[in-house]
Amino acid sequence: MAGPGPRHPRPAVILAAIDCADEDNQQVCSDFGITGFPTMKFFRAFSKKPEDGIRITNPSATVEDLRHAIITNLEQSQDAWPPACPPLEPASAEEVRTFFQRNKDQYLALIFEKSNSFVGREVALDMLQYENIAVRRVLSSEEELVEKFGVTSFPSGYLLFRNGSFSRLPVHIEARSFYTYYLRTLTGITRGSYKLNTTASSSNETDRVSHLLRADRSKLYMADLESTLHYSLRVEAARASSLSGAQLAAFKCYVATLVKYFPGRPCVQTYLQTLDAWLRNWTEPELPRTVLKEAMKNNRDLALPASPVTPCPSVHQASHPSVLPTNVTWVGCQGSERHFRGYPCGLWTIFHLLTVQAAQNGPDKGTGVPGGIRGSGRECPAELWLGGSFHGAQETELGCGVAASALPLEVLSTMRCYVRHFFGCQECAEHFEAMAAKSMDRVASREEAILWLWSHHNEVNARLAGGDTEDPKFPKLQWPPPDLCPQCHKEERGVHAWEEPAVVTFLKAHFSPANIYMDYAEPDPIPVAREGTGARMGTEGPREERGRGEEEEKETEEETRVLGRPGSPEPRRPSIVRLNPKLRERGEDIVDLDSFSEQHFKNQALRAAAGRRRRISKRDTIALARDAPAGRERRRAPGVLLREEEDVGEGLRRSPWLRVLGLGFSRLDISLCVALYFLSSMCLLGMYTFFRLRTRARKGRPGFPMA
Ligand SMILES: Cc1cc2nc3c(=O)[nH]c(=O)nc-3n(C[C@H](O)[C@H](O)[C@H](O)COP(=O)(O)OP(=O)(O)OC[C@H]3O[C@@H](n4cnc5c(N)ncnc54)[C@H](O)[C@@H]3O)c2cc1C
Repeated sequence: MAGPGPRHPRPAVILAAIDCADEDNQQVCSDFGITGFPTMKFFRAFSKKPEDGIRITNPSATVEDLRHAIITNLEQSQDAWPPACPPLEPASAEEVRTFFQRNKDQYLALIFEKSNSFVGREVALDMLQYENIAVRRVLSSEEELVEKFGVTSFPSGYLLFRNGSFSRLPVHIEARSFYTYYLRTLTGITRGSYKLNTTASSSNETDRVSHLLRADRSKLYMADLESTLHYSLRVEAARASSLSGAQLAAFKCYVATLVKYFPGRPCVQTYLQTLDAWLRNWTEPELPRTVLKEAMKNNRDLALPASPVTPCPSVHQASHPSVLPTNVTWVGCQGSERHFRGYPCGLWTIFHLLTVQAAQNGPDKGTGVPGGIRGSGRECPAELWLGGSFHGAQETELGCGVAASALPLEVLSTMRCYVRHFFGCQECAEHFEAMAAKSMDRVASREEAILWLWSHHNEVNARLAGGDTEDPKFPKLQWPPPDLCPQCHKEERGVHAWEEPAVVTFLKAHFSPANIYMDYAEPDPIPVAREGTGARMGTEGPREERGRGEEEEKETEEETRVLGRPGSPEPRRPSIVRLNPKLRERGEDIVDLDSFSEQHFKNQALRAAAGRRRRISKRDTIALARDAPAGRERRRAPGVLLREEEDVGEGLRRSPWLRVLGLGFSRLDISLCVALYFLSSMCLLGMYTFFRLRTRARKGRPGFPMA
């Protein structure tokens, strides 16, 4: 048995929990090599480096397994025995006999047990911080002691006193918690004070979300989608110190699929395209995290950059900055507490959206890609497969490398690879992989892919309903519920059944760009005039195929959405508002016309400098806003302004000859010209008639015959 030594009221093992899903902890989680959770690492006393950590358990371990794994590792410390840790090895008869001579403790508790039992060691650790008592385990094979104390059952506990007497621990059940409870209540047993040195603690920070954003569950929110993309690309996928092999291929595949089917705002599309092009250019077998993170930074310049690391020559010419917002705001995916919903909800939503977009716009539909953004035309997983980046048959078996003919699986395979290689919740990834392995390869069309994901998501909902991870404010349902889609439900012989064609129709409408709302989304980094709004971006498919009329109708719809619909949670505020601070506080949607036109006069001045000559009137100012750089303010102004502006704009647009003739004459100007012209003509005609009549009268007067 170890010598007496000073008593240390500090615990033998200190537990620290780090939330690796929290972006703020990304660096520390990466330093410790955490790629999924839960992960438990054990650091022996005197460990110096993150790499010294020993991974001690698997995700399915119970709390008891964890305790046992910790104790086993503690015992293996050998030379580096932690100073605060009590001896955990079994006591011998000699050690027990001399204990009170060598120690000042009032009590010695002996737990008699079999060699595979952890009870003695657990009680010893439980009592470590209590003064005046020591606990030792004695094995059933220690015959002398077993005989001396008359032990007949294992485990059983005995208490020895300084005067040499002893008694059996009077507990109801021979178990750890009963022993510990009894020993802690003995007279003279006090708990030593120990305070862990901590820096600012967030432990009393409430987990409750301070205010719930208003969201409509029949809508999708761009804030959720962009938050998910930011988190998945920059946090989750960038957790490993480097990407290589199948993991790198899965990442490339994910980005390539997003480029093809994610109906993002122009700046996000540019971001994804830039990243995709950069990744295609990356031919090294390994991609270090630091390099990737650098490449994934936003670039707000309009001129498209190559990555700071490697030039990216084949990037499409873009007129938008390359920006994926970095803030995380959950709207439709917001939970009632911080640990509910959020990212996993966003990830499901993204992949549902991608399966629907692939079915609507995929290459086998011959319609190109959404949002007018054209992808490489190559199928992602197949391309990676053919490019030899995948690890051959192994990845094919796992479903990540699908053959070129397997287009229906394009998005599902991408999702399977993403979840398998990156999704932080390891248990979720295992469940999803099991579902995919069972039936994913039977999906025969892109429409079936939509249904496969929908039905398997419902399978997950059913499994999780009523469990710990369910947000009580957002119970898990078989989705879509009847109030969202009545026609999706039917009864067959008294049993509920899905009306699948109606489900497909519903999913196509729900996961469509037209159903994406901009509420709470970060404003566009650089306001862009006509095409700079997000919600509608992806609706078109090949944009040029649409009629102008349809486009105009859509534009009005989109403007309404960007402005905020009536009853929409938070309409965008106009950026030029009255200076009255009260109104500003309340965020009223009132535009100060003076500042508004002042803003546009500035634009006009710029325009004049650019050589366009135009007479400026207040009405013209409003009309100019259509293509002025301040177009964003225009879009945010309330409907009445927009209508006036649009009417005037329409007038000019529909009468090109007016523009040719007038170069800025207003309708009033033109009308006055016509009226003056008409009046002067009438005047001339009157004068002409007058003189003509007078001449005739003179000629026709009868002469008097001369006699
Ligand atoms: C691939 C994957 C596997 C997961 N596995 C597990 C697991 O094994 N254990 C675990 O505890 N958690 C798992 N999760 C997390 C879990 O499924 C939920 O995402 C999380 O609990 C948040 O739930 P939620 O209420 O926000 O709704 P979610 O289930 O995340 O759904 C998000 C949104 O999608 C819509 N939706 C719901 N059902 C469907 C459907 N069938 N089809 C289309 N749209 C639908 C709804 O609008 C809903 O708000 C997994 C997540 C993912 C992405």
